[in-house]
Amino acid sequence: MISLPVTTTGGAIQNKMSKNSSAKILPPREPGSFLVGNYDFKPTIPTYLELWRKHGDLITLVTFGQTMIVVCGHKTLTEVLEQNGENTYEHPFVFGFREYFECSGILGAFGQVWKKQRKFVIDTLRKIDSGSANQESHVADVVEDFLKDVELANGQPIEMKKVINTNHCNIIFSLLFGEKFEHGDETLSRLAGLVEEAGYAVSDSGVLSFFEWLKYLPGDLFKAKRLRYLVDEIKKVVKESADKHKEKTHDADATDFIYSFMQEQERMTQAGEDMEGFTDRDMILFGFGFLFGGIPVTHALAWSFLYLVHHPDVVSNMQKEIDNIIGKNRLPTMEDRPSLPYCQAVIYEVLRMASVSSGAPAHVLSADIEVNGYTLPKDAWLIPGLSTINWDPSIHTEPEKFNPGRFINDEGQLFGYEKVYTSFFIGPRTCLGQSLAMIEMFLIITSVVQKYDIGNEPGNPLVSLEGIYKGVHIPSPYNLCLKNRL
Ligand code: HEM
Repeated sequence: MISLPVTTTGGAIQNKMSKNSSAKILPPREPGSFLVGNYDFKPTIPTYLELWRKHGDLITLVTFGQTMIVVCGHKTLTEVLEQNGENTYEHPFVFGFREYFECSGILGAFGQVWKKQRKFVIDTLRKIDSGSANQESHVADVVEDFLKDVELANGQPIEMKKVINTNHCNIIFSLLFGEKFEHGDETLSRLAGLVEEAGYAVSDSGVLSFFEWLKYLPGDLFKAKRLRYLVDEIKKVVKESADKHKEKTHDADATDFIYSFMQEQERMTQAGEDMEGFTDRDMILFGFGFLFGGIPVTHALAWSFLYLVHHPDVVSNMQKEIDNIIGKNRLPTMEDRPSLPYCQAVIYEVLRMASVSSGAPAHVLSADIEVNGYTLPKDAWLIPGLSTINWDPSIHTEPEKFNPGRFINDEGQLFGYEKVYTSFFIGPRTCLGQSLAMIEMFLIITSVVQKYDIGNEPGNPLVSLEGIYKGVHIPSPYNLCLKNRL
């Protein structure tokens, strides 16, 4: 989930109702203004909760003629996105996906191209995880760089988002190309900055998905030109690396994504298959889609450290658990994960509270579907209210309280966390980076907490936990002082 070109703020595509539309009952309608309908709808956690309380699981919004159905609650979201997945997996075919994602790179792909690319990613991830250079090993290499960054700051204020973004970008790069950038590489920090800014610019340019002509206005109020520049620069870095990668002699057992992509191209050519979705152009868009798709985990990590500095008691519980199970002489690994239930509970609690994917992109209905006695009509957009699951008081008592203990039972075991995974979406379009995100969060957070006490920057008040919405839900920037405790 991601801040994609379809934000949930409005639309210009006509809702084509089929012939017997008079018989259809739409879900309750949230009143909007005469001219723009519900254009002022913002996909924030409080907005979803308010609409949900007022109208129930399904709510109709209409903006500039486009019907949009907000879907809330675990049961109804599952019914719409999973049980009816074949009719609800597509994104609307709007400007941003065509212009910047060029209808490829999984995230921005449609129809058969998406199906083929998604299958390729799933198969490749399986291949990567069955070898020694598995996802964990890519993350673990970069965790060392992360710790180096913290060490270099020597207890002085450190800009957390920058460290997180740069190292995350290196993990993605490493999975794509089989090797990471050296610590401190300038291309890497530039690339991380471009990706971060592109994420924000996509959110700012959401309105272009409905009124494409706005891009011709003088100036750059809707960030179309800036986004064009950022996207082109990111693709340039990916292309340069892919070109170098093609020249390289690969080990027989190499499993990185770009090499696997090249192997798939070769297989398709030999089999005389249609190369749609697997051309050299798609290879670049694929790298771009991965860099872009991974953005939510940078925000989830930024939320994690912000929650930790707000809750020193939680940090000290985590340190006790880590000291007991791992000690101080080696870094945590994924094998330690089952023995660290409290640390895991903290990660689930951050994912739940922060609900990063609160503004997950709209989907579009490819056929009428019947849900809860209503008809959700073909061509209507679906606005997935994923955060309503995380904030549902019938699932999580006192959802507004940060309480990792809610996921630990009387025997000290982890429980009741499963529904938090819906933050990674539900149904056929579920996040392809879910396992990577969980590895990244676990290894980075536990390695930092094992070694450092987490303090606020002296002289500054703690940054609020309210956050801001830029397509995804993100914390405001903040600095921390991390003091070595070993
Ligand atoms: C906390 C971290 C993350 C969250 C909450 C998250 C959430 C999501 C959500 C909600 C979607 C569905 C978007 C849609 O409807 O189109 C999605 C898709 C996707 N995510 Fe993630 N994501 C996370 C991390 C990552 C990471 C680390 C990657 C690594 C590359 C990644 C790659 C992708 C890709 C490629 C898709 C597109 C899947 C498709 O279109 O079939 N995500 N993610």
